[in-house]
Amino acid sequence: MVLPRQTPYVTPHILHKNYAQAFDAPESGSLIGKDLEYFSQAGFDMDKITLKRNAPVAQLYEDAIRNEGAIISDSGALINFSGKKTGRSPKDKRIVYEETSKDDIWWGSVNIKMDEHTFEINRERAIDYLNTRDYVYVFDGYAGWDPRYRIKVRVVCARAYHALFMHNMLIRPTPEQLADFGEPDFIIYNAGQFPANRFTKGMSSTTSVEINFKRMEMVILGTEYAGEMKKGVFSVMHYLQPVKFGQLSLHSSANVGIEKNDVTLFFGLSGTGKTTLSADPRRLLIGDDEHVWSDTGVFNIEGGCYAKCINLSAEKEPDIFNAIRFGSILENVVYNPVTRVPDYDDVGITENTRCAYPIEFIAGAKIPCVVDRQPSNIIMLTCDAFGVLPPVSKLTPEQASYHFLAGYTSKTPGTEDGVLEPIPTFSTCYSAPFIVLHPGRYAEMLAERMAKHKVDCWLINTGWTGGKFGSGKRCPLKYTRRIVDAVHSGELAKAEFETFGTFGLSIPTALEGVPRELLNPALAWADKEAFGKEIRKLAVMFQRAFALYEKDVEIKVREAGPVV
Ligand SMILES: Nc1ncnc2c1ncn2[C@@H]1O[C@H](COP(=O)(O)OP(=O)(O)OP(=O)(O)O)[C@@H](O)[C@H]1O
Ligand SMILES: O=C([O-])CC(=O)C(=O)O
Ligand SMILES: [Ca+2]
Ligand SMILES: [Mn+2]
Repeated sequence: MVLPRQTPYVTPHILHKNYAQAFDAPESGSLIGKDLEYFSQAGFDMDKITLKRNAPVAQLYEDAIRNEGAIISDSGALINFSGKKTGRSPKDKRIVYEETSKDDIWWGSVNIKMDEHTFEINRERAIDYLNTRDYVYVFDGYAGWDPRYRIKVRVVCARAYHALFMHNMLIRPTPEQLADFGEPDFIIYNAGQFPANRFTKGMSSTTSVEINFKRMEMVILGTEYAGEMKKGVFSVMHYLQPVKFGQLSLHSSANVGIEKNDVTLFFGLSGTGKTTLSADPRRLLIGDDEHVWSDTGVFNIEGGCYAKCINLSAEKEPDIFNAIRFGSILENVVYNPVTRVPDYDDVGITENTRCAYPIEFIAGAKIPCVVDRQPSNIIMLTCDAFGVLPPVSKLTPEQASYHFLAGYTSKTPGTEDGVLEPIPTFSTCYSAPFIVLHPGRYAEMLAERMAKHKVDCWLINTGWTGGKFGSGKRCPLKYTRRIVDAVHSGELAKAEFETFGTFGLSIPTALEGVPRELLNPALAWADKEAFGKEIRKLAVMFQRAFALYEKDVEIKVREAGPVV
């Protein structure tokens, strides 16, 4: 019996059947010709699986709800869960050791070697798993808004949630671009629901995240955390941009002033404030996490944002709050089952709750996300859990190089597996987990560009003040925003400065709207002795961390660090 599509009165059973028909309607973007051939060649069993390529958002919602237990929030976002892993797994990340890239890669604890054969085994395992699914999702899109330096990325995955995530995070092609997409430059096979085999050579667990620069492929096994895909794309760009295009990739957000058209880059490791501070009503957002500083300006690598949701409120972060609507993905956020209202204060699943949305969901987005203008300001964000670094200081070019290489911050809980309280870390170039080349190569390009374009550089501590983690408190967002505004208005550049000891930083003596004692941590701490002890402790940590780069830098950069 064929039921009419819209029967007004149906029993639940018939309704269900009707639903199934709707879900199985002909897919948009089905594959033909060359693209289909590609999948057969890659080992996909085209008789068994149905590929859904660049499926509409509504269809991905339907599939995620029907098959993956997703639900819709009161504002229309899709609430999904990533399972056991709710943050990245840097210890399980591998880079394939092969002749085309081996001399460029900075091998070590970040880029751990995997041999080509093991990669093939894991790749096959991922494809075999995908072949057991009824539906396999494909998303074809771009990374990089500048057409000269962009790459074509293909994501192949088993969860509608992952396909929608990458739909939001990559640059979405127009129907015409999709029609003649051609061969992708980089492919991600995400079989995250299926574990890696722990007995495969070099595996440290059932999770494996691996990149092969010769094949230009990434394989994911044993983790469903969507951020792995996003940072896989970044790792590839962190390799290709400097090596193939001669451009500088950065773990940074970027925005541009509405009035003065001035561009700012915000560098910072996870949780330091790139997304929060780049969403600014007086400025257009270029992007919140991954950029390239090119010969002609700045462009975003991504087509979306991935904001932290912990303690999110409409009052403090209105732009982000309002971006959470139909099409956005809320990840691992606890919700009220009756009202479907997300509870952003609940850390029951993880601290690292996130929302992924297309960048156009931010009211003031600069689209296309590219500016043909050089940056005026660089803001290096750090979240100092010792509470000894000043909330703002102006850096000399040497200090800028020093702090970029040192990359000090505190890892905040959640974004990486197993981090439960802030821990000090030196994450070189503010992007150690995704760094591919020797840090000196990025640092050199940065120093060159900063000098050439006379960029001002600021170190902003969004972390603790008045005491360390536990006794002090995190710098109130309103003060950090006031400081960022003062950078942009030019007010800070004209301020009177004093030298902040041990670190030799120039700090403003006053800034309207920010308490005087907050500007200078030596004043903010009630216990002066404890302050002295903590600042020396941190300085020694800097010195130890920087020893790694000492021989690669000029003396004046080495001397720009703290003196104990
Ligand atoms: N003074 C402050 N400045 C910036 N952020 C603050 C401040 N105080 C608290 N926060 C909170 O810290 C978090 C900053 O996270 P944000 O998403 O901006 O990090 P990010 O640098 O974009 O990291 P990632 O690379 O992981 O996306 C937010 O949850 C924000 O609300
Ligand atoms: O990669 C992630 O999961 C989120 C992020 O932006 C980062 O950690 O820098
Ligand atoms: Ca972010
Ligand atoms: Mn990031």
